[in-house]
Amino acid sequence: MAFAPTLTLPRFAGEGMMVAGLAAYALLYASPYGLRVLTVAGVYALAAIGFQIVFGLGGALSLAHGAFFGIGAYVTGILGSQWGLGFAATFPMSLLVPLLLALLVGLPVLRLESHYFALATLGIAQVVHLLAVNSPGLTGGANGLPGVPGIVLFGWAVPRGLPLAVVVWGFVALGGLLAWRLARGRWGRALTLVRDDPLAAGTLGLDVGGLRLAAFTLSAVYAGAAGALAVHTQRVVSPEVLEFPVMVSVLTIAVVGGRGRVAGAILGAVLLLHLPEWFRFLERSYLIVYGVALLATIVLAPHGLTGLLDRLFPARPAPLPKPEAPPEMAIPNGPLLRVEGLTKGFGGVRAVDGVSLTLEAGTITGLIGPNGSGKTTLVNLISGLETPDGGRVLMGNVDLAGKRPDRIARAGIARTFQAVSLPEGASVLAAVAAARLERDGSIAQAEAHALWALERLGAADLAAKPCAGLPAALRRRVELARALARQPAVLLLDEPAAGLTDGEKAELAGHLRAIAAMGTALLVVEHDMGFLLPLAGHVLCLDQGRPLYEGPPDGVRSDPAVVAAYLGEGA
Ligand SMILES: Nc1ncnc2c1ncn2[C@@H]1O[C@H](COP(=O)(O)OP(=O)(O)OP(=O)(O)O)[C@@H](O)[C@H]1O
Repeated sequence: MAFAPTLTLPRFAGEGMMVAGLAAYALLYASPYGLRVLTVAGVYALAAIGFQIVFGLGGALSLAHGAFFGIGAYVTGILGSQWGLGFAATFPMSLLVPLLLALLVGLPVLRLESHYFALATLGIAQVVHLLAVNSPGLTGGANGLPGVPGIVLFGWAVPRGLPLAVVVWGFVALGGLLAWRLARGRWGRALTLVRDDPLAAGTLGLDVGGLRLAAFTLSAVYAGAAGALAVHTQRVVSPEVLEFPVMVSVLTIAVVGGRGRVAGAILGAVLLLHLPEWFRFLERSYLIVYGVALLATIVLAPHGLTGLLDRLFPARPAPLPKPEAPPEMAIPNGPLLRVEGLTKGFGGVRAVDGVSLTLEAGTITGLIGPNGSGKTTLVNLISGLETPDGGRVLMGNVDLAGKRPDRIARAGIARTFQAVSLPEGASVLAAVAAARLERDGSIAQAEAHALWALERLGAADLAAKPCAGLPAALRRRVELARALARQPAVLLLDEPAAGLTDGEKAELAGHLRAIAAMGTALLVVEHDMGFLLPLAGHVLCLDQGRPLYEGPPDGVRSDPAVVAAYLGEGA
């Protein structure tokens, strides 16, 4: 469904209206019961803001979020009602315990693929729930613990009603601001790339595992804080805080409000907590209406309510930065990369079988061979996406074989992919700037450098366009700009000319020669000999993972082994 933009608003106009509306309702209109619902909505908003970090930005469906909420609640409950500790001690502990647990379980579970990760985190939630129910001495078992003290701030015992609502929403504002700043900064951008394309993120120098763990841990801290505030609101803690409905509510709030958006978490929480109240007059059928309202929101606004509002009232586009050349990497002369006896097997298949290769500064090496001969695997081994069984990948005296992709990228190796993958929701400028997130001090600087790379490839006019919907040739150009923005010493290109017209290929060849002239060593995987042979100074042909020919491009077409295995007679 296409929406015609009706009005562009100044930045933060929507957020400002939301805050003003909430404040006016709380101060002027809400009954004591209404204030209680609003307070609980604040608790859920805080939990959902944390969930936006791990799920919305990081793309990891952590079903342990409800467990971290419950743990935060129990820590406050136990320390408050059993040990008699006050808010100043219990609140930090309610943040710290989920943080430590997230660090502990995050390391193993974050390695899992998406649905296994969700299942593993669900398992964590189940275990925590069982422990709470079955440890009556500590947790009060199924009955829970009554007598949790209220919040005391700087000696002021916060009474229920408006003061408690203000304090809880104060925490929401603090947590929301912090999350918003993180989401809009380099860290948030990096995290969204990890969500959208973890493979590319690693090859752009981003520590995928570290970013995921940080997001998981930070989200647990938010959940713990929300759990603590929930218990202070109710003054009792029971296993209900660890049950699945808490998790379902947080997930629904994030999805309905708008995935990854702080404003979405707040809007979603306020709506979701108030909808049942508004529909209560329907008595027994209110749950049906509530369900239908939720379903309608999800179907009609797949990017949530904040996404819908963005489309109806788009923000004014930010002006483009001035292009700026990134600081040049000092690329030495001579051999930049030496591959020695690299080997990789998949089951019985020897995909790469003792391949050696040297890439010299300022040269273009062609890598050819029949389908399945091991070209992409060789590029994957060099760039760290596969771990070699044997052999070395030397840059200077440093052996990069088996190192993580981000470590290899930081050593000066960049690559493109056979199947181009760009973050569809991002602009071209943001997609290219992702290459600089790990190096530059700010997003503005990363974007200035990204614009330089786009300009060098004659694609600066694409900067403001969304990646989604770009034609194949332009997508390849954008991906090349992203690799170029890293100012790599070694650039590995996997079939860069696939799908291009003759004119586009000639243009690409010109760009690749210009990149090599800067001192970069290029390795180009290609099937199109008409494109590659005039471009490359040196060619390696693989067959069944083994080198079949290595030498000047002139000798390729006349080499009987290459003709027999790959090019065929009359090539
Ligand atoms: N992850 C994997 N698991 C199992 N087998 C794999 C994997 N990756 C590659 N292979 C196998 O390794 C061999 C080499 O594949 P590779 O993709 O490197 O060839 P290629 O020369 O790049 O082919 P193409 O020209 O079609 O891109 C093939 O037999 C392939 O099936």
